Amino acid sequence: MFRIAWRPGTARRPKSAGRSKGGCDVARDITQDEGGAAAADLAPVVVRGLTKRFGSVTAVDHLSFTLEAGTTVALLGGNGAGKTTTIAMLLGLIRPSAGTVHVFGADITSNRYAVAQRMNFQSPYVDLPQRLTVRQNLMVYAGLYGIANACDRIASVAAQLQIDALLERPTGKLSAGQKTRVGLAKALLNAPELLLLDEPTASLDPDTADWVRQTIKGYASSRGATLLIASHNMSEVERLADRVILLHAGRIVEDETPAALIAAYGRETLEDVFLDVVRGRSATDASERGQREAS
Ligand SMILES: Nc1ncnc2c1ncn2[C@@H]1O[C@H](COP(=O)(O)OP(=O)(O)OP(=O)(O)O)[C@@H](O)[C@H]1O
Repeated sequence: MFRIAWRPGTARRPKSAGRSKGGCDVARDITQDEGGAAAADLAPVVVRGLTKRFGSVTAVDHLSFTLEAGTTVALLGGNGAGKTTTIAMLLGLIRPSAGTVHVFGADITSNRYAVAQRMNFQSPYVDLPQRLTVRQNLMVYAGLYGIANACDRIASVAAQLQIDALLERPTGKLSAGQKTRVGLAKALLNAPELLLLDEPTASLDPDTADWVRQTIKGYASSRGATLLIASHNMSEVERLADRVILLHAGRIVEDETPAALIAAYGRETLEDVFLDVVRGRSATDASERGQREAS
């Protein structure tokens, strides 16, 4: 993990946006995305040969995968496997050493601004300005995204993430779990078609984490959004993900549905599969070992 800062890029106001009225903009339905029609039949994310080297460390090593529209994919791996580096390259925050990332058909390295408003992300490693209140932070991001009806939209995501009571508090004074929910509110502000989540339930108590998972799932299905979720929580992944990409030392070692992985490794849970992978056992080794243990 490492700290990253992100700006969506253009604060360009769409032609369809309304005028300012008493500090709040007139409503515009931001789910009616403009500019997406031509790229509608393209997969939201196409990654080919993606590699990132930091000096002698190869953090990400020739990754190739595609995220199909409307799917939720989990990016798993042990500490230092390359998850955050991969997400940062998908967002166009760091330049790949080699390979390409196309998001809605745009090369993210050279043309991020073309698609920045159709995507968003949340990460516990990205701090919002600490002295601004939650509302001020959300207003800043609403401006960066060119959201016309900022006040209404903030009210809507605040209700969705149950952070209404936090809106006037300085962001730096919130608890870790409260910051996680505020970060998620920021991530949903522009109703993104592509949402990248780095440990979305980090620091949350089990009850709140469960509720946040439901919120994420509900958002994905109602918006038809494509999600990539990096997580260490295997039950979360089993619950949310249609597909799992498992990284080990920067490389993809598995790319399958959770059920297929559990079957291939002869295990009962994804957590057991995860342990096999980080301990360097192949599906065959793990399955044979499982059979020996059972007999
Ligand atoms: N800016 C950097 N400079 C040097 N090395 C880096 C940098 N960022 C990441 N790395 C290294 O790249 C590798 C992958 O790191 P990354 O943060 O992507 O892993 P991760 O899978 O997100 O890990 P975790 O689960 O611990 O968050 C690690 O070996 C890390 O030390």
